[in-house]
This record gives sequence, structure tokens and C-alpha cells, in this order.
Amino acid sequence: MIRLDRLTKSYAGQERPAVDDLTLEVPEGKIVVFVGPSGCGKTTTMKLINRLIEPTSGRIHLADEDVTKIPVHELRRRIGYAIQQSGLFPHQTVAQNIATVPGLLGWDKKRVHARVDELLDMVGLDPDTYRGRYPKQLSGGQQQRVGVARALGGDPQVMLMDEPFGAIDPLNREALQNEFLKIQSKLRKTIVFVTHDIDEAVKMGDKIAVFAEHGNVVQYDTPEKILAEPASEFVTDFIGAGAAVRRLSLTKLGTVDVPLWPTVPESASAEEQQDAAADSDREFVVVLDEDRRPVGWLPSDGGTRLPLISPLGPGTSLYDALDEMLAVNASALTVVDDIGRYRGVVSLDTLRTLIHTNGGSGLLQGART
Ligand SMILES: Nc1ncnc2c1ncn2[C@@H]1O[C@H](COP(=O)(O)OP(=O)(O)OP(=O)(O)O)[C@@H](O)[C@H]1O
Repeated sequence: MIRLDRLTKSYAGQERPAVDDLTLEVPEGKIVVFVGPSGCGKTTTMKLINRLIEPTSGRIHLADEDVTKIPVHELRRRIGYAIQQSGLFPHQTVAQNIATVPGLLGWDKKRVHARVDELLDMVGLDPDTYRGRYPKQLSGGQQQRVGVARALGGDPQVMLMDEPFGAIDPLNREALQNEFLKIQSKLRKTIVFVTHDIDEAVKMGDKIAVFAEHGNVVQYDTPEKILAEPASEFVTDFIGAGAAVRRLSLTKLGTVDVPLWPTVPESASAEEQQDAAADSDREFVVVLDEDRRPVGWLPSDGGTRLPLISPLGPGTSLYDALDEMLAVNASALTVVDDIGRYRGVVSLDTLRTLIHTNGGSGLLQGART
């Protein structure tokens, strides 16, 4: 746990403090994301936590220890720091970079070597291919991965990540975010993560702190709450017009009620199938095999059976469902359970209803807990 208590930092020559009387707690094992406009004091707050700079006043506690009482070199080992553009040492190999903190900790060579390989594996880089390379022989995304591996090097309790994926193209960025969340689900570090990107904040954060100017946190809550109930106009402006769509990404199909469109067994005769379709109050009936797995759509206007495209599993987010509908140009897709059995149909109408029910609370019911 990290506790910031009435933290203030004034830089020389500045009229107002960069961080002014900030109190905030980062829970153990969670990711807290700092978002806010440029110059609002996010990076300053991070640097205060690991004492790259010293506060003008206020306290910072790590678990129950006052960080000003912890020797700086020890603090740096206990807090991993990953920054934009990776911050790798250019004249050191990937292995040497990752070994920085284990080396400081005095681990023997064999243990360091094993740790380097373990971390490279963890961030999705083949150790044999990459350990001997220099940073300039890596792509931007690979450098960021090494930066994250280096920050994890000494198995720190706490990680500070200052726009760690900021300089990466959207596709690689998403891959890195997903991998990092997977790593975090196992390691459960206490993490402060800075980003400019509200989508990244919603995706990565257990909680989000929205900063206004001078390290003023105007809302500190779960992503769901911030998107659904922004505390002020400032927060509304910051999260922007796409808030409803963003909420879709937090809700999984497995947690919402989807309408059951009529079905007909594949084993039924052609005539029975046509009758079922004609009687349907929907545009289609869903054809199911003997295990209740959807295998096709039968139009109610008497048309021929259409193949079934991409049934969606319970772990699919509503956002991904919408994405898929747009990709395959279908206004409805079938939803299945873990083992592929029919659960219902999600359509554009379903999504619209969920977004608009009680100002979005239809979505919140299904959101992460
Ligand atoms: N070393 C310094 N000396 C003087 N002023 C500084 C120093 N570092 C930062 N500042 C000022 O403190 C304020 C907060 O800066 P900080 O870097 O913490 O903001 P930020 O929220 O991280 O911004 P960004 O999103 O652009 O990185 C800014 O007004 C900045 O100009």
C-alpha cells in the first residue's frame, strides 16, 4: 500500500506548487492510474514516491514505513520504475539492463541469469534471441517490454509506470497492455500508472485518479464509476463523449442478460424449420445442433439458411461484440456459454438498450467487481 498524506511540492521559481496538498491511498496489489492534462503534477507525484525528488511538505508511506526513513538506494530496489521510451541504458545489453537491480542486490551470476531469462519470457521476448542485443537493435515495442522487465527485475513490491506504453503504435500498445495485465494478475504488485489516454486508464486501472491542476485529484474511483458518474464538468470533459462506448469495454457478455431468439433443431425437417422461422417474431431463428450449439440462421421471410458467423463466448466484452458486428457486417450475433452452447443473441438493439438503461446502469450491473 502507498499512502500520500498532504503531499506538496513547490519547484523553485514556480508561483504555485506543482503538487498541492495531495492525499491519496494506493491499495495493496492494485493498479491505480493517474490521468489528467499535461503539467498537472502526475510525474512529480511519481518522482516524490521514489524520492527522485523530495517533497516540500507532507508524508509518503510505503506499507507502514515513512519513505523518508528508508535509505534511497534501498527504496529504489523496492520500487520498480518504468518510463516512456523505456529509459534503457544504450551501451548495455538487454540482459545487463534487466540485471541492474538483481546486480545491486548482490545476487550470484547464476541467479541473475535465470532471472533475466524468466523476465524476458514473461514479457514475451525469446531469451536466446534477445538477451545479447543492445537497445538500438530492438523495436520501440520490444524496448518497452525490456523496460518493464527491468522494472520487475528485483521483484519490487511497488511499480511506478510513467506512460510506459506511450510511444508505441496502437496495435502493439494493446498487446503490451494485455500482457502486462496478465503478468499483474499473477504478481499482484502495487502499481501507480500514469497515462494521458483515458482508454488506457479504463483498461488498466482498478482505480483511476483524475488530476486537475496542481496535483489536485478531482475524482478517485473505479473506472466504472468515473465513466458513469463523473464528479464534475472537468471529469466529464476529460473522459469525453465516448464514455458510453468505453463502458462497453468493461462489461462481459457472460454477465448480462441477452435475449433468447427462437431456435429450431437442426434435426427438424425442412418444413418444420421453415414453419418455425415463419412463426418467429424475430428476423431469424437460430438453428441448433443436438448439443444446443448454434450452427446457422434461418430467415423468417422464407430465405435459405445462412451460415453462423463467430459465436461470442462469455468472456467477450460488449465493445468487442460491437467490433465484431461491424467487422462482419451483421446486426446480431449469437452468444454461447463456455462450452459453446446457445445462450442468446446480442444485437445492436441490445447494446443500445444497455447503454441507455438508467443512464448506463444496465452496463454497470455487468461490470467488473
Ligand atoms: N524540475 C522542475 N523545475 C521546475 N518546474 C517543474 C520541474 N518539473 C516539473 N515542473 C513543473 O511542475 C508542473 C507539473 O509537472 P509534471 O511533470 O509533474 O506534470 P505531468 O502531469 O506529469 O505532465 P505531463 O503529462 O505533461 O508529463 C508543471 O507545471 C511543470 O512545468
